[in-house]
Amino acid sequence: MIVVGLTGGIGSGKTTVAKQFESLGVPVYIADNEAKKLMNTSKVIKRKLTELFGENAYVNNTLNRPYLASIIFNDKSYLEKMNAIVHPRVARHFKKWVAKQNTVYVIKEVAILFENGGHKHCDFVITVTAPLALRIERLLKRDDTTKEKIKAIMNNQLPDDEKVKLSDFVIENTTIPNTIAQVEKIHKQLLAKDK
Ligand SMILES: CC(C)(COP(=O)(O)OP(=O)(O)OC[C@H]1O[C@@H](n2cnc3c(N)ncnc32)[C@H](O)[C@@H]1O)[C@@H](O)C(=O)NCCC(=O)NCCS
Ligand SMILES: Nc1ncnc2c1ncn2[C@@H]1O[C@H](COP(=O)(O)OP(=O)(O)OP(=O)(O)O)[C@@H](O)[C@H]1O
Repeated sequence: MIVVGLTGGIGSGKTTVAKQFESLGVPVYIADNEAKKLMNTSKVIKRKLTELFGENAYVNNTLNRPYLASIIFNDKSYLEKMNAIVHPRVARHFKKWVAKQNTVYVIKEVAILFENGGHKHCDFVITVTAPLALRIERLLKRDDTTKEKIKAIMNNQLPDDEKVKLSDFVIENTTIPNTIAQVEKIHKQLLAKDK
């Protein structure tokens, strides 16, 4: 099974692109969704996050996202500790998921890939890019957030030009029809790599 990592900075359009691959029949694993599910269900993760962040990590048994975000996006050492708890468990969950798929390739959408060496576990990597100002504009429209919060997150992510250098494919997410055309082209190339 060919594993294709799909990454990009915050607001680049990863999820939008992932849905386009899905509509072509490609199984898509959204690592962030699975990570959040595991953070709310795995007893080990809950215990470890509570040890790390204190009792406020969960409210009514649900992950206290604003609280965690306010810590980890302002202190890299906490971000790294949280990732060390969550990411290996997501990786194990992904392995089991892949084993159940039956297509030429699968897409793994993951916000943090090169930053933690995750690209080494992918056969190919696609990076989604968009101009910074456009990403910020799209995020301000989508989320109840601020430019400052977005920039704090961006500061923890590898810059686009670094990601592009390390990628096999790049999708410039400008207009939707243009993006769909790029997805269809890459899809054909990936199907041709059937091994
Ligand atoms: C820290 C949490 C609770 C903050 O939640 P919140 O709703 O405020 O933010 P949201 O999930 O929308 O994330 C905002 C952006 O931060 C970036 N981001 C998320 N998690 C991480 C991370 N572990 N490391 C670096 N950047 C991250 C992504 O670009 C994302 O789009 C949440 O991001 C989380 O649970 N993260 C852990 C899961 C994870 O590691 N996901 C990323 C890859 S699997
Ligand atoms: N080509 C496009 N044209 C217009 N709007 C777009 C386009 N691509 C994405 N968007 C919008 O921009 C926002 C961000 O896109 P999306 O959620 O796919 O990004 P993401 O990279 O998955 O974000 P995050 O890093 O926060 O998970 C969404 O509201 C989406 O609908």
